[in-house]
Amino acid sequence: MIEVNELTKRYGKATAVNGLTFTVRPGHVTGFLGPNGAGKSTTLRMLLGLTEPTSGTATIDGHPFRDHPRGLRHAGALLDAHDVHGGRSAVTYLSALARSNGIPRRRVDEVLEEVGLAPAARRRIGGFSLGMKQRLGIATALLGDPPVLLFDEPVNGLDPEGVRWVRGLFRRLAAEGRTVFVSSHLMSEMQNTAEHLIVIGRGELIADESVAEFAARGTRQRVTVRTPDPTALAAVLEAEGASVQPDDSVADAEEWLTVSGLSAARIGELASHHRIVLLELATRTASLEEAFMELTADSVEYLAGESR
Ligand SMILES: Nc1ncnc2c1ncn2[C@@H]1O[C@H](COP(=O)(O)OP(=O)(O)OP(=O)(O)O)[C@@H](O)[C@H]1O
Repeated sequence: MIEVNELTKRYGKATAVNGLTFTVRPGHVTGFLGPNGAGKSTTLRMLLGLTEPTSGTATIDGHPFRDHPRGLRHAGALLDAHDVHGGRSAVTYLSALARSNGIPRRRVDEVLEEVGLAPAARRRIGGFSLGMKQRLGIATALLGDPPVLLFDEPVNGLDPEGVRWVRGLFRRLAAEGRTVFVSSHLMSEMQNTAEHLIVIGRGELIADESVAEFAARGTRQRVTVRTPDPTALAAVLEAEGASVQPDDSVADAEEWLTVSGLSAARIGELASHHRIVLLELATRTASLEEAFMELTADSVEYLAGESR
């Protein structure tokens, strides 16, 4: 189990993590979500004792990670896949880690097999692709067969087959009763893997709930409508209390509107009454990704096109 209590990290005047409190339980995958710069990596680094908190505590199975002798047997982590000395082979690198953590040598071959790197075991890590480095990072995390696993953006650089493999691996590790905590800045990466979500923005907790609860936020329905006269239609719909936005997610954007607060049937009736031609009309439910973007919109560090 992972417990974070009133955890804060400041760098000078900048606050990376601000009074975070949450618990990650064993037995299912927990997603750690937030836009770029939200404070995910800083939180994971504090959990692993690599960054000193300004205040608050972060513990693994009741103790700060540093207090666990032979750390890799208590918690395994993938942080920055590039952070490995490139001159050694995967076998040499993992064997040294196994020795210093009191882990039997046979685990090295087992984890290399598990992550699909057995054929590349004796090649220099420096020549590995990003995807292979991610696999090596995952092998490192698994080496000590630990009850707690932390992964920071693990699917970066993996091809679609690799992404599918890693999702299955996380679910299996969780089903074995381990605590599995996985960070991502994309909801779509988590929705088929995680059962629980911790969402942060600008270092603060935004949501701590099951994926099912999170999904319920996104069930608000909208209607998309295409018309040659969007200005007239928008005026009619707004007069009926609807909220109307141009839909700039499509190619011929000037003809499209996104409407909330009125049903498709009512929009059709109003258009007919006012003799406005409709070319298309459809109801759609917001995706989890949209619900996530809405939830974190206020905490996105740099918006595209925004002047700084
Ligand atoms: N060593 C540091 N010195 C100064 N500021 C830092 C340091 N490390 C992180 N920060 C700042 O703290 C904030 C949180 O960064 P962090 O890397 O934890 O976010 P993140 O959620 O992991 O983002 P990303 O998905 O982009 O990796 C950012 O504004 C970042 O610039």
